[in-house]
Amino acid sequence: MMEQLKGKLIVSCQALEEEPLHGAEIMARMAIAAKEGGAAGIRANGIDDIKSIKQAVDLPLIGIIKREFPGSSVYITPTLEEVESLVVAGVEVIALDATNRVRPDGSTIESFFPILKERYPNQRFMADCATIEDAQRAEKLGFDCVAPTLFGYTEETTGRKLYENDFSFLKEMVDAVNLPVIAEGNILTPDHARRVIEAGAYSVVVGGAITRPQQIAKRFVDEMQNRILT
Ligand SMILES: CC(=O)N[C@H](C=O)[C@@H](O)[C@H](O)[C@H](O)COP(=O)(O)O
Repeated sequence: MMEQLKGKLIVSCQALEEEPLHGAEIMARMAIAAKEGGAAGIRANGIDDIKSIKQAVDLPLIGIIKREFPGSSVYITPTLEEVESLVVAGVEVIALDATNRVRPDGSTIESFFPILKERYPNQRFMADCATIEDAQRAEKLGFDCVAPTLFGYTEETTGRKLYENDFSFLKEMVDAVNLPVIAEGNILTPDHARRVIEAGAYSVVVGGAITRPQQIAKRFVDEMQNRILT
């Protein structure tokens, strides 16, 4: 399955409840559009969206469940309950927060992940990381692939963007582990996608730049505003 994704585009089809395109049917259509465009895989959030996307396309799925709990900033597949639902839904890869932050149940990835490996030895897991140490820890723990998904989204990395300094953080990650590194987060253009593959990424996940039109519109508006100001 991982072979199928090598060098390829994975499109993240996600819209949270407060977003204009929220809805399982809409996400399924996004997935069909992504497939028509040549995507080799889909990343999706939540059981409703995942079920609907699975009916619409036959591409491998990276599944997550975003869920917020008071007292923890871990929200991408934070507890066993979300992992169990994703296993039942039958996604090819389950992605989860693999930072060293304390999870809602008080565990850390070091105590949490071995439980998953024992319960679901045949399930593939992707580590959503914010630092190089996260990726190295994930490799030791037995994840199947790592990604800089949370780079820029933790207290420690806030304000950082994957594309800064010619993707230097991603390159560092590629050098630091022997696992496939999936480039994810702020890949905004086809040129970015090509460059991260050239930098050694195994495959590329693109979300908002394809499936969140409000972000795309805003980039146009901001650029036009800059032009007026300068
Ligand atoms: C940080 C976080 O919660 N990331 C989420 C993870 O699934 C999604 O909201 C992103 O859309 C996804 O990672 C793809 O990234 P981008 O949309 O930038 O291409």
